[in-house]
Amino acid sequence: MKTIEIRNGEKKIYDICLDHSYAHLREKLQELGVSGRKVCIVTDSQVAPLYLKEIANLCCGLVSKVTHFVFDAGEASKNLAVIEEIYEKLIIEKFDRKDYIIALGGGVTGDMAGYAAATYLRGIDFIQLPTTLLSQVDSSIGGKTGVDFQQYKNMVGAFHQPALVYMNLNTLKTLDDRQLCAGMAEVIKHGLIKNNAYYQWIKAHTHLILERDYDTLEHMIYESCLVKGGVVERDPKEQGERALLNFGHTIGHSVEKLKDFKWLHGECVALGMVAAAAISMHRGLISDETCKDIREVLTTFHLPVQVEGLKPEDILSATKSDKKMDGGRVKFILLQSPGNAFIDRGVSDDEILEGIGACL
Ligand SMILES: NC(=O)c1ccc[n+]([C@@H]2O[C@H](COP(=O)([O-])OP(=O)(O)OC[C@H]3O[C@@H](n4cnc5c(N)ncnc54)[C@H](O)[C@@H]3O)[C@@H](O)[C@H]2O)c1
Ligand SMILES: O=C(O)C(=O)C[C@@H](O)[C@H](O)[C@H](O)COP(=O)(O)O
Ligand SMILES: [Zn+2]
Repeated sequence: MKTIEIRNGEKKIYDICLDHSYAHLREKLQELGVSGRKVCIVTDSQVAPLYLKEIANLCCGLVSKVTHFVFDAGEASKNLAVIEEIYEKLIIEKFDRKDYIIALGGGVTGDMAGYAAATYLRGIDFIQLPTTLLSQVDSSIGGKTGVDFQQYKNMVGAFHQPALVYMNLNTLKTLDDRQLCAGMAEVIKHGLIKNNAYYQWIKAHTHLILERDYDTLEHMIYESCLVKGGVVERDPKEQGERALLNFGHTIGHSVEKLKDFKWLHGECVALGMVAAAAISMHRGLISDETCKDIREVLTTFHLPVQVEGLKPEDILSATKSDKKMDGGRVKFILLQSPGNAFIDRGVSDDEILEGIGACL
């Protein structure tokens, strides 16, 4: 098992554990002090038949009570109505401040279970057991929790750090190719914003990743956890650097809602990265070749670089009603070069339309 510690100065906040099974999970739960407490495993309808029993059995005999809450899989469930149902379950089961929520699943599960944990009784501990590539490399780390509100993406939420992130990489064996590739959008994002050598490594290992060569996937997930973990350790509440993780998300989130959440989050991020790269190119920061290279890498992973059926002005106006507005300006992440991103609050409407134009 490999472990990455997330710290705040001298103090360890939590471990990110990468394992090939759940063999060491029980001892990690014991270390945390879960023994004798209640746990509620929050998971979705697709993950429950695959892994719920294993996690529930593992907790039995250690905790005083294991209960679970299962919701319909998919982004459409990421809302306050489902959060209310989780509160109801916790109240019925008499959960107190020292009891735990376990998020077993992808980013939707982690964001929702984390938000329920952040707000129930003003905050109880939660544990992330991510089972999609996207959640293993990105959403389980850093404590951004929340839900969509009406048509607004992640509009209601809280920063609430997990007590533990523990991933069994073998769970990826049951994940379908479309979901795996959606996770690759965030992986490619990590290379593009922080580490060109890693971006080049991803390009050189495309075939092995797509073939799901286990050692290659393990190395990649570890590298991505280092990038994401490093950023959130330095800037846990997005006061500065953490906003770089939003590369591709400014336009990506707009497309996600305009497409009625029918495109996966990672797919929308891919499109948003194409637009942000195009804006960076028009600024003279990166070359046309680099832009083409980014499109090619995304295409290799079957990610969309073009969208049909949306009007540029609708994407622009959705972008301006997103929470990425900062003092009346859109907060954009641009590329200085591959591996080197920066925050820009001065991107004009014309530039945004030009970026959108690159994906139509
Ligand atoms: N909090 C953050 O920092 C952060 C970061 C990135 C994305 N997100 C959020 O994460 C969400 C996307 O996460 P996601 O892509 O994991 O989606 P998801 O949670 O909907 O999972 C995708 C699908 O895969 C299924 N699934 C999960 N694990 C499986 C497995 N091992 N085998 C078979 N099927 C499995 C799920 O049931 C679901 O149908 C979005 O809501 C996005 O906004 C949050
Ligand atoms: O952890 C972060 O910070 C991120 O921005 C990671 C993103 O991949 C993720 O999609 C996040 O939820 C977007 O944040 P938001 O604040 O724009 O909703
Ligand atoms: Zn994302």
